[in-house]
Amino acid sequence: MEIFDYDNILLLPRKCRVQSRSECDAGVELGGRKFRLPVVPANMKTVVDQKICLWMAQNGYFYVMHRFDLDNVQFVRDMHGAGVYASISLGVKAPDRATVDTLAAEGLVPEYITIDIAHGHADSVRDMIGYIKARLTGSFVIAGNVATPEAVIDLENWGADATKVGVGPGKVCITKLKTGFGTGGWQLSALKWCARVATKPIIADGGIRSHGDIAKSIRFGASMVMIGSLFAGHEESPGQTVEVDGVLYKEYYGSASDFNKGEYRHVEGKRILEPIKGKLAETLIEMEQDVQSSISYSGGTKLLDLKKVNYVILGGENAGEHLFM
Ligand SMILES: NC(=O)C1=CN([C@@H]2O[C@H](COP(=O)(O)OP(=O)(O)OC[C@H]3O[C@@H](n4cnc5c(N)ncnc54)[C@H](OP(=O)(O)O)[C@@H]3O)[C@@H](O)[C@H]2O)C=CC1
Ligand SMILES: Nc1nc2c(ncn2[C@@H]2O[C@H](COP(=O)(O)O)[C@@H](O)[C@H]2O)c(=O)[nH]1
Repeated sequence: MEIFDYDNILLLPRKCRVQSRSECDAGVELGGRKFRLPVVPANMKTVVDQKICLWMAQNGYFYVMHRFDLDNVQFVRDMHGAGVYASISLGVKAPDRATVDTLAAEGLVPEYITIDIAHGHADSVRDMIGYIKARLTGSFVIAGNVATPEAVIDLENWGADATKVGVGPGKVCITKLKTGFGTGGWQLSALKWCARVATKPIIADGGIRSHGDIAKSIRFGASMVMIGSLFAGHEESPGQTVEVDGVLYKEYYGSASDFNKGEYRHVEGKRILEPIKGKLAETLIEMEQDVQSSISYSGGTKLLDLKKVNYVILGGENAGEHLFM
């Protein structure tokens, strides 16, 4: 198997078919809705809050709300009250099943539910998918996180409508160091490996460090990418603002860090500072323009045209040109 990651792959251009990059459509369909970009901010406390989620839904973007210190039921009520879709996260424990029960009892059906645990290839996830599907039949269920084709096959067979791939490639992740497991350092080839067996959408989660990595993810089989660090350093980001030597930063911490958990037990995340780089809306516009540009380099007009390009692997024992996937 070829092993590579975002920083040692480059995509090869094909003859341009558009007069302007504005002709290229960066939009993507997921769960029956079309979104402007194949990008979703990570469902983490220092990345999204209710205000950001509402703004994203109102402006044509996909979001997934985090699941920490939050009344998920009230969140769904609020989003539906505002006339937009609701997209929540759940774990696999008794309080998460109670949330499903309350939603079902009130007839509140979130359009999207993401089951989000560290080791998503687990019976607990199988049972939670079944629990949701039996009670909230209209919800589109995303399940993860996983790292192997076997896991993608199982989650799809258990009823997931999409899977989330990525164990340990995140910027505030220390899973690799603490456990010796994961896709940190080879997330892009793990995505390729998983995408070969997937029959439903994959969300590639973690390890995106520049906008060009979005196009690379689509090339290797993602329908969408989940991004934390690139979104954590905005003026509106929910993390605390910290000043160091006159420069303003936002804190960004892992969901499995002691900062999020409130205790030092099974810690697999750390806290870092991200420089504040402006407004979220401006980053999203720049991302859209960059994806449009990527599509034009692919010789296409739409997102999935990115899947047709060849690529080269730079350096290492797998180095070389790849004309076919
Ligand atoms: N994408 C990634 O690489 C990672 C992401 N995270 C994020 O951190 C947040 C918290 O995740 P998580 O701690 O799973 O959520 P939860 O604590 O809500 O649920 C995890 C459940 O699975 C059990 N479990 C069994 N094996 C594991 C394992 N290896 N890691 C974690 N739990 C395990 C836990 O029991 P018990 O606690 O008793 O063991 C618990 O009951 C999530 O948002 C998750 O996405 C965390 C780590 C890696
Ligand atoms: N191993 C851990 N992974 C975590 C933790 N909190 C979040 N995450 C994952 O990281 C991505 C975001 O990655 P980035 O490279 O874009 O910053 C996020 O979506 C989660 O899957 C954690 O504490 N430990």
